[in-house]
Amino acid sequence: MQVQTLESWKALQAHAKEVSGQHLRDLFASDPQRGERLRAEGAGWLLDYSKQRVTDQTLQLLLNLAREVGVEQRSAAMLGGEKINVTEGRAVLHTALRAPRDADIQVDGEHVVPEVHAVLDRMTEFARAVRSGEWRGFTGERLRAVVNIGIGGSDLGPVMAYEALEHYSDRDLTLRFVSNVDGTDFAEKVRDLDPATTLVIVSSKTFTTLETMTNARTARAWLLDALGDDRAVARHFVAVSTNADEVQKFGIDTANMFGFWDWVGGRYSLDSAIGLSLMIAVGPEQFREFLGGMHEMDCHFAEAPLEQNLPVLMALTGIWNHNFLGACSLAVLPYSQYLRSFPAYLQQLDMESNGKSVTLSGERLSVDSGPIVWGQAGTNGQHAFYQLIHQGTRLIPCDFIGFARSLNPLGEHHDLLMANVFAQSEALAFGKTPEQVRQDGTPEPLVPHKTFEGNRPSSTLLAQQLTPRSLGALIALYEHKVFVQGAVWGVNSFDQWGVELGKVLAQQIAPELSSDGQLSHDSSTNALIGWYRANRSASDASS
Ligand SMILES: O=P(O)(O)OC[C@H]1O[C@H](O)[C@H](O)[C@@H](O)[C@@H]1O
Repeated sequence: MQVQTLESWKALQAHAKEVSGQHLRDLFASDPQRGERLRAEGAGWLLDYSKQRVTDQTLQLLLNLAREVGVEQRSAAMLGGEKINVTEGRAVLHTALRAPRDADIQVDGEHVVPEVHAVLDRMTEFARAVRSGEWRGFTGERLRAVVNIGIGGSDLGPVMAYEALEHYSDRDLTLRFVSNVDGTDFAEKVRDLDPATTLVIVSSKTFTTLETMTNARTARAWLLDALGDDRAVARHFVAVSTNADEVQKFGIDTANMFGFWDWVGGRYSLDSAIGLSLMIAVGPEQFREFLGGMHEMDCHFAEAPLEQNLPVLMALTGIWNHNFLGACSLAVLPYSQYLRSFPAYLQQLDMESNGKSVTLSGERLSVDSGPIVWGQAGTNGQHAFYQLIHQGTRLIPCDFIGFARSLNPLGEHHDLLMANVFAQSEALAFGKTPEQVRQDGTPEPLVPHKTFEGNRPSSTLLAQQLTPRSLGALIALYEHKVFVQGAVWGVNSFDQWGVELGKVLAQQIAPELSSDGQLSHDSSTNALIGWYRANRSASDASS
């Protein structure tokens, strides 16, 4: 079933034509309460969507669409453990990872919550032992550094959340995240670390990912080189994975493995044992607060009426922007230095989930699906790419994220930071008319250059402070937003076949680089490999 055949979709298309000339200036002028009306709250977050280009009728039609595609039934199916990841025959239950101990969630008749809490309890015990110094390295020294080796979902979440919650972390511990197969990543991240005081967490759902296994082998060699005894591995290496066989083959005792399950997607796994590095950094209590924030947002998503439901409102205003106003990207702009990696984390969450062009039943999708997600922490982005958002030819919807209170209150800094959040969304929405520009005494030839069209949509998300709880709720908010959009487009948001082909080809090409055998690729690929073969061993690195 294609979404564009639905009555509610057709009604939105007709409506989009009717309102195409309307400007946010007029919407605000005709409704003085708009800024107070078009907002919703949930799990400690306030969403202001009044600067989206929607009228009450637009919202009504979007809600009709959500109802017609059965968003509520689809979310009940997900939360209830149905195998909604149909192409892999899996349930999608990241919400079970933050469910309270007494929650009853089953997959194939198995209660999953007790298993979740059993792993959380083991993680807690281990994190406490590392933090207290009870767990020591092979030479008896206390561990001072934790290196998480992983990539994609086994890296982006832990890095982002560690940076976000650095304020709450144990400053005596050094955390490093190695992901890239480029040897530079490992070399630079460990150059000032002592193997005798370093814990390595190998994080990989499959435990077969090329980058992670390559880095893990290099890390083991680095450790053994220094400590000279295979028994050191047991004190310095732990694994986080769903694949016990591969963990054992690698040489990590499964007693030092923290498991999770196939119903946790990689990009939804930060709240599983993949969050072990975060738990060690901030401590088990704060980690549970983080899970508590996620759960609070899950409850809001499951229970709040659609018209007050944050993930639903964000998803639907996004659908309006992408499918009816022609926007193809979304800028996510956290005004918090601690959240500097949040846009990168969201790129995987959103683009790997909804970067799809076939429907659940395998038909070619006939409307646009997931947007290009990008962004940077404010205010820095203002001095780099905001020009294009304000005056470029493309429509770029923005999500602004800010907090009432800073964790580092220093003079005026926080007021200045937040003034910029409010100023940017105001400027984007209302712009500056040629008349206003002339009133400033601008010479006529410069008037078009200094005119801001405005009418550029944005949402603003505000919370009291960046805490483990508010971060958890923010992540769950975006997870559910992505889910709702996927449900509207009718795609499977939980597989990622598109990542496979390049991986398979790389495995074929790797041995060809160091041989001189016949190549059978296309002429471009053959020539590129030929160039590399000719140059890879050149003795003068600068030539
Ligand atoms: O955790 P791993 O099994 O090592 O997978 C790491 C990453 O691999 C691939 O890139 C997948 O597309 C990602 O979804 C996944 O997060």
